Amino acid sequence: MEITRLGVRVFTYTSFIRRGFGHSHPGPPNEARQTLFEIETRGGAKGYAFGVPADLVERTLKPMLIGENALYREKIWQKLSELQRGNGSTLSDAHMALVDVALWDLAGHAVGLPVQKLLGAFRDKIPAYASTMCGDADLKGGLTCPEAYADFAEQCKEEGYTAFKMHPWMPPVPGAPSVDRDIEMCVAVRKRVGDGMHLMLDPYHQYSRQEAKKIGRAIEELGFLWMEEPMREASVSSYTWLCNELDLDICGPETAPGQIWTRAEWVKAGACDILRTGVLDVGGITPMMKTIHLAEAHGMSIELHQNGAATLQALGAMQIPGRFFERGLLHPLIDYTKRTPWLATLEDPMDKDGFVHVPTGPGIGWDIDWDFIAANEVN
Ligand SMILES: O=C(NO)[C@@H](O)[C@H](O)[C@@H](O)C(=O)[O-]
Ligand SMILES: [Mg+2]
Repeated sequence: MEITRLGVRVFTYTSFIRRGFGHSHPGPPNEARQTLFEIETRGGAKGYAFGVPADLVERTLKPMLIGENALYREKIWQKLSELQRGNGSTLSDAHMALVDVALWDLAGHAVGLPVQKLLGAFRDKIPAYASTMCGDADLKGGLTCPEAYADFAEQCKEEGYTAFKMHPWMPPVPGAPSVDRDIEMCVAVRKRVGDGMHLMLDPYHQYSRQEAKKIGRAIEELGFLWMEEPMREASVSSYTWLCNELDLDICGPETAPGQIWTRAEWVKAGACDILRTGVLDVGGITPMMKTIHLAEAHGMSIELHQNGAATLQALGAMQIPGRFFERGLLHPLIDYTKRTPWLATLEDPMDKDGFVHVPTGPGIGWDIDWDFIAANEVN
């Protein structure tokens, strides 16, 4: 299974999302670009991933990967991990992750099995939670006030979601951040959906210890399941302090650099009650499984960051400690089902009971729309 070719195809699509200050927001239709990364072996086996920058393939990945055995994912992950030292700005955790995802996809296609089965399957469906986009300033029909969040939570409950996670208002929205407004939103949502829906909060990420504690105490009383990233995740001692101050579970780290090693330090420091990991955050499925097993060995829950078929494959290969699939990001004005036009079928359809099913196709399980890619390919 010697890797003989790496390819990347760049194509355009219409996006209805804009990125600002690290968060996704509804935006006017705009032309966006996506890439399809391909790894091919001498025997013709192929694996894919979306989002690898074209120049990275030429500059870094070809010298690294050509000639390697595509089945040696652990060796390749170790090699890329070593290469990151001194190249972090050009070989990000996400870039590493996409190489690993393509290698898992290739392995699955080679044997005609979904990655879940290669990892060792446990379950075929996972409860989803609705993960909202951040709040809006004055967007008509948007998440502009606590009642708007309550309306959206009610809508999601009617769609079958059993859990709802809020990203409230973040700068530069006027008046954000606001501890009191965040709490007002949580009160309004709990009042609207009642006690039958799990609620979680993922607020402004630079609150002080006291601000985070004030919010934590308030949502403890509202029976929230966890709070995520209320302070800078570089301050591990602040998270240890917060975990000791609250009964509410603190879930993290999400964005802190350092992949599996940072997560081991957070567990050791008692800086989280629920560990957090993610395919793009820790460099791929290969290292993500290491964090899942770390949590399991400590009797801890772990929640996987972000949506996507690769995340679903890993969730299908674990019982505890991962409870939910983060379906989103959602917004009242965004049709979530239209966000990946390069896939012929949605990668994470949810059933009426709020479960998302692990894709059963080979590899990651994408149903790639080759005609769409060909019709929108650019040089
Ligand atoms: O916090 C998160 N998920 O829990 C992130 O997904 C953020 O929402 C961020 O990426 C975003 O808003 O796009
Ligand atoms: Mg988060």
